[in-house]
Amino acid sequence: MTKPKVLLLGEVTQASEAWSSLSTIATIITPTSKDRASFLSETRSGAFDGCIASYRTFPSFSMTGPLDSDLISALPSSLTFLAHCGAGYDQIDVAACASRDPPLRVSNVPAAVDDSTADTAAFLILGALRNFNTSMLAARKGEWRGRPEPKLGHDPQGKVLGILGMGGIGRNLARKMRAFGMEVVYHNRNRLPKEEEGGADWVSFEELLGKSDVLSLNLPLNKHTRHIISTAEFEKMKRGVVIVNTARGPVMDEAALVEALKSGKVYSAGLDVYEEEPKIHPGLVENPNVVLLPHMGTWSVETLKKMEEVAIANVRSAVEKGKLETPVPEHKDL
Ligand SMILES: O=CC(=O)O
Repeated sequence: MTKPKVLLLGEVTQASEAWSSLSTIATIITPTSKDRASFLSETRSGAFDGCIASYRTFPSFSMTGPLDSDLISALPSSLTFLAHCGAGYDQIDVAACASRDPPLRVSNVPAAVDDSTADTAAFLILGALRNFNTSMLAARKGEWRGRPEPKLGHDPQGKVLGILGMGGIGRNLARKMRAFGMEVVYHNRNRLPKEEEGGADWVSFEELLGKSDVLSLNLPLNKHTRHIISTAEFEKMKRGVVIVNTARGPVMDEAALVEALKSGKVYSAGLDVYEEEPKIHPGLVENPNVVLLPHMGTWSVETLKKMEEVAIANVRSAVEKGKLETPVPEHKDL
């Protein structure tokens, strides 16, 4: 009997056991393309015909570009399941996937990323609050703390951490930062049930902006959240606020952040994500008060392995049962 075909977009590097076991029930098809134009020709030439499910990674974007309606309509109609190996799925137009005939059902990896992304946010909060960036760079250049010495940093104890987006990552971060003595407030469109708040107080969006000493962005990117933080929002914040973003670059207007840093409204920032990755706004690169990471939120052996296992389990379930295990919320009833 011929095995069902699965299209691999990207690489599986950690979950080798789960992947080899999937290979026993499915034939894995790997594209030869390196860019979007050749990927579109490859799929239009019929190279992926018969594939029923696809496993994709965040970095496979460099080969396919966005999974928008052009690309979705070029994929073979046999392909009806897409398992994304990541929590955020803003690279995929899930509405276009749902309205295709037949629909392309999409899954993501929700909880597996919570610890490592929250750890990354915690690192950036401490680094930005304590203003460690200048002296870390100076030490490597043999300049001790740097000349002139950096401004004294601030302790987290007794400061208000405002979390915008209290999903799994936000709740995990709240728990960790309370151990550093921070008081936590959050804003979410819907207030969480008391038992899930973990002692954090729900506040309105305006109150969150006005109350936070540190504001952490932990919300997904979609058309409602693009540039949710821009000039008008910075104006409502306390002078000297610290901004941390481990969600997606475009939830914040980067040019507005650069201005707010220059004016001193924002004391420092800790960033893992950028509006035009892999480019980083020059105004952020040259500002010594900004701690920069190049999208390392889930960059750990343990987390990547867990993420890959969940995405592989979705492909397996698609092949064996004709359904995904962790569909994205928009596709729950598809
Ligand atoms: O950025 C990482 C993810 O969305 O999983």
